[in-house]
Amino acid sequence: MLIRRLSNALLKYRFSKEAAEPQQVQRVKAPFGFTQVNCLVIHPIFYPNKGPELELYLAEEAVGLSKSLNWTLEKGPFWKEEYSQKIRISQGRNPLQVKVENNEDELKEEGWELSSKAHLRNGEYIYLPFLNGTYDDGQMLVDLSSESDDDLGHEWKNKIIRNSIAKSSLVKVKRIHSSTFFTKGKVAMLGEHIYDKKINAVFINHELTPLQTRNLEKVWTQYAKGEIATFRRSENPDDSDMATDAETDIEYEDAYVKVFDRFTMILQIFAKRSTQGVARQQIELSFLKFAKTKLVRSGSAFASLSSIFLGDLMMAKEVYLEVVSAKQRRALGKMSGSGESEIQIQRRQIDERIAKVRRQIEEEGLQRGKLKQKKLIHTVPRIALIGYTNAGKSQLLNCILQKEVVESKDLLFQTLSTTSKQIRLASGQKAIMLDTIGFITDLPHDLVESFKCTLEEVADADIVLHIRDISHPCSEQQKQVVLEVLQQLGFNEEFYSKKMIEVWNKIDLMRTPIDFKQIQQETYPIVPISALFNTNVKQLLQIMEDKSNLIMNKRPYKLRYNIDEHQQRLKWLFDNGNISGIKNEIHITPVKKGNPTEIEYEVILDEITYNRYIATFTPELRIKKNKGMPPPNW
Ligand SMILES: Nc1nc2c(ncn2[C@@H]2O[C@H](COP(=O)(O)OP(=O)(O)OP(=O)(O)O)[C@@H](O)[C@H]2O)c(=O)[nH]1
Ligand SMILES: [Mg+2]
Repeated sequence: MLIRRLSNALLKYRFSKEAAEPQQVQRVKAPFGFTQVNCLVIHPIFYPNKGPELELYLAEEAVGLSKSLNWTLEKGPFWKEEYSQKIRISQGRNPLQVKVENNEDELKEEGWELSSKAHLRNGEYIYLPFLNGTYDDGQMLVDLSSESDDDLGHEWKNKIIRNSIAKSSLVKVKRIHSSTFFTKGKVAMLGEHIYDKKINAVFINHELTPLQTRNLEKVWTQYAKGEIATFRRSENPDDSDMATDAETDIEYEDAYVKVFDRFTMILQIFAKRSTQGVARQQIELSFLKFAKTKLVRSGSAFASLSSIFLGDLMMAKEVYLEVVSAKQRRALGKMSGSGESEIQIQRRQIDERIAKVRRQIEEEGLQRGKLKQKKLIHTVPRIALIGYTNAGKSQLLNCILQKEVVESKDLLFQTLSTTSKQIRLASGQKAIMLDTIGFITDLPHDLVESFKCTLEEVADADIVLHIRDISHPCSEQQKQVVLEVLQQLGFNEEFYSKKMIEVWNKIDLMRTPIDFKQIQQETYPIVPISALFNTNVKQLLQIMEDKSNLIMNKRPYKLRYNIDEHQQRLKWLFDNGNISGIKNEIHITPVKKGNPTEIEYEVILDEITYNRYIATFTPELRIKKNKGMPPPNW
């Protein structure tokens, strides 16, 4: 059963790429004449740097950002043969084995390959979904001479590949060149690599000025088209197999290299992945503002702006359609203002759109304000999950709910808008849990705004769970990033010490034991868990409950009533969601024979719920309390 599910999941993964592409968006011819983005990641290292280990992890994170757009990753300029060797060996040692009971022909139709020496056991075949190689007595035999690491980009889960791509992408930068970021020699070296590997997107993990971006795009596009003949190529014009490629599968005239910096990359992820609500509008706003600066500063505005939205590079829904729709508008006869130049039309369109989005955001802000007023008086605790991207927030929510309600994936920025779900704490008390967008190092300033509104809900939460991937080597740095962003958003120390519970997630991956001394030192609770294996999650629910009871002023009440009303009252208490613990059930023996048995319960309630409970079941008690006076609105 498990195997079958696994194989189905793998099948799904394999074919999900085609299915995931939105159909309705008009496609523009993409660079190199195909829609696939072949991305080169470059992580520049400056002097003094942050230390080799941290720099490498930042590079891995950069690789992760490209991966979260489902781009194909290309080896960096400093790729070494030993990396390829390691990858092949690692694949050989850990072959991806899937045993399936499905119909063989069906599987073949779906593109699965039956290995030539498939191991036969109880009529089951072993299929090799991604790897080249054969099985012999259950052992994977890998042909070490073959180039099996071509498709690196899709093997994101393999840590060795991830790490190798990151290592090959580290580029030392002694000083930043004002117009091209890199020095002439580096630009040429990378240009050569771009030509060799047919790269059409370069992500430089740093902020670039619009001028630097434009110049790099220009010069690397020339390299990609083969217009700049490099030393090596002009020396050996015949022995390069690139020449055949040029004639066959690549239209070099169409070659276009797009350069992304950290800002545009994160913006691109946000634009592509966030689909709803204010978060999407905020992102659209950042996007439009950015598009406008491009437009103003660039002389050849239309070309450079449209290049941002090229085909798959920018499936940014309305943003995409609105901005590139100048020609469509003309076609529809909606062109106005004679004498308006292309750039003026673009600018006006962007301005109009900015005004519209701003209005929508304001309106929603007002709505939220009203809702907030309502939320101020609430009896169900609100718990927000925050933390660095990929820390396991969504996984924890799924684990508590015991089903997959939010997607949890090994991708950066998987969750982009706040989701709230109802959960039950340790005693059965209801609570609302909010899953939020992940944090990241050097979040571009403009995007902090988008964050602000998505995280507004955090400010209203009674408890904030800071989920940390404690197994991550840069866990401490990630924590600092979270704290800094919180500070930028206006959350102070008091907020931290009053509402915070720190959750050390992924303890199953820890190589060193947990430092319990550190746990005891802090002023807020620290709870080590594994959301994947459901370790210690129950205890976490208890700690959340204790803290929320304290914050929400809940206290124990003794309720005594006839046993025949038991079901009705208990149901009410559960339905109203605010009961936190029923203790000490005592059956009181009848005083006289024939009397109904009474029952006494200890429940922990907030005052509002207690008053409602009294009003529902014993209204006479309330009248007594008011001493027979009519209510104020009589
Ligand atoms: N080994 C291990 N993996 C975990 C654990 N918790 C989460 N993961 C994995 O970590 C990856 C990221 O988990 P998510 O829940 O998507 O992380 P997130 O914090 O919601 O990430 P964003 O939505 O991108 O901010 C997934 O592949 C999870 O399966 C854990 O306790 N142990
Ligand atoms: Mg998530």
